[in-house]
Amino acid sequence: MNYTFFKYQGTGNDFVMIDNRDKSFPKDNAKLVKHFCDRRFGIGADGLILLEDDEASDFRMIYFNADGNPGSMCGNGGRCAVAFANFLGIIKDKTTFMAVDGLHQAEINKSQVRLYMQDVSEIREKPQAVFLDTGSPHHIQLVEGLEDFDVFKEGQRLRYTIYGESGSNINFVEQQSKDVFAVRTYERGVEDETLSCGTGVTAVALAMHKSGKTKNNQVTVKTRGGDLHVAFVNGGGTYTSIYLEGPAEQVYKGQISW
Ligand SMILES: N[C@@H](CCC[C@H](N)C(=O)O)C(=O)O
Repeated sequence: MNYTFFKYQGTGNDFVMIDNRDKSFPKDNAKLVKHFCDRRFGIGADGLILLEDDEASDFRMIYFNADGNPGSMCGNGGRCAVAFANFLGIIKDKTTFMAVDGLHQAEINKSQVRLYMQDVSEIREKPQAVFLDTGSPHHIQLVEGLEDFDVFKEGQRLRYTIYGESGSNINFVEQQSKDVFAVRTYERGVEDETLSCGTGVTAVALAMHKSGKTKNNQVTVKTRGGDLHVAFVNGGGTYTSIYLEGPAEQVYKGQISW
């Protein structure tokens, strides 16, 4: 069987994107998803996204991690799915779409995509870290010397030791100014550092606000793949109107057989 795919990236977090409105993709074939994401034997990506029709919204995004398993919410993937829906002519400049954590609103202006995230009310502050769920689970830890930090080794250790079987994504953060933070993320399901993680960047912004590192409700987060912007409203202990904004671009189109 031949599959037509598109490759997208959002600040270097890259995805195989497939238009599955005809429902022809075998969603339960984890081996195939893993093969498509393989950087040596397949196409190569941090994850695979299917775009499908949805009864209640413009489209449905179905996300798989590079290991072939269904993932939790992917922020950069969501932004890329909006760019793909726009490319396919399904949406114009505004959309509401369905993802694994519920409905999301988004806006697209050229290659910039603003994605609204679910409200966050539970943020656990630990002695050395903060844990929260922005659609995906995130451990946030401040470090010194982020550039030289061993993200793979320490991320893998924390992912398996603290968070058990289900695990967590692990983010290491360094503050650069009052509202600018640099982050590097070890991603669960990719089991490696990625160049950017959208739900992680969102989690960093909320965690830094919650712990008093910034008083601003608009934060720039620098990843190895580029800058993302997060804004939110904070009232009564709940973060609402949270959005993640940055570039999402098509890289190329191809065909692969299986
Ligand atoms: N890269 C993603 C995060 C994807 C989810 C994650 N790997 C998981 O299932 O835990 C993002 O941009 O948010």
